[in-house]
Amino acid sequence: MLKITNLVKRYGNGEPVLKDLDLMIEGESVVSIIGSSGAGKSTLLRCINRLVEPTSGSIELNGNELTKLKGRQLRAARRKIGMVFQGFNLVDRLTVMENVQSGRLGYISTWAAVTRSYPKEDIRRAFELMERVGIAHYANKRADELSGGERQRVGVVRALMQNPEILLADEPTASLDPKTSEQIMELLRNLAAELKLPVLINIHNVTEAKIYTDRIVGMRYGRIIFDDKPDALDKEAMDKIYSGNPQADRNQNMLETA
Ligand SMILES: Nc1ncnc2c1ncn2[C@@H]1O[C@H](COP(=O)(O)OP(=O)(O)OP(=O)(O)O)[C@@H](O)[C@H]1O
Repeated sequence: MLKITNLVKRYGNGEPVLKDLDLMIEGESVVSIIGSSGAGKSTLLRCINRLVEPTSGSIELNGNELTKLKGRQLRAARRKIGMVFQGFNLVDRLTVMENVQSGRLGYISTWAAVTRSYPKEDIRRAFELMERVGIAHYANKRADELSGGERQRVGVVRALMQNPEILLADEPTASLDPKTSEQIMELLRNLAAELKLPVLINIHNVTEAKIYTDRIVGMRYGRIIFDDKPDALDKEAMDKIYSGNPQADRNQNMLETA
């Protein structure tokens, strides 16, 4: 279970971009976060895996308080958080298998990683997952020889190789064509059910959020103002989430208070 309480994030001396935010995700649900550009969606995701340092508040993953961790404990906790990126974040000149195995970094010795002598169990698991997402036949291909959809499948398998307790996806389909994008969303939904994994997806495509996720969280100005089943996301809720432009409004506020 992911339990976020009173989360605040302020970059420098600016106004907080996350304001006392509470969010709880239980079980294997697939949750999407929607909202205008600048609402704080990426910042929220990045606070969870501590790519961004929260200013205050608490983030607990299965009882483990993440915000207090440092050094080795932080690295161990991060391994339990899989992340899928918009731009895939693969190493182009490495093979699919090498990219996938980089999900095991931190679990295996540096020597095994450098010499690419991966443990048998890791190779077995990699093939199992690559088969599952349809890229096993590309195991020895360079990552840059793959299409966008195939590259994102590599990104998903790499994240799953970490044996994560939660999967975060930061606009995982934004670089993909509509059909491929739907395939990746369907894959994430099915994997969540199969692996009993909660998945939190930051997404701009509201139609996909409605079709492929169990719950939609709508953010505006660093606050959650909608949190319900996709069916409840009607025009009124959409207008509330997307009215105005957070960055433009912030600039206007600054002008007015100057
Ligand atoms: N590293 C940073 N330093 C300073 N301000 C930042 C930084 N990262 C994000 N911000 C600001 O924080 C606010 C929220 O940004 P964030 O990227 O979390 O929003 P978002 O909802 O994910 O937007 P988008 O949909 O465009 O990705 C924005 O005003 C942004 O300019």
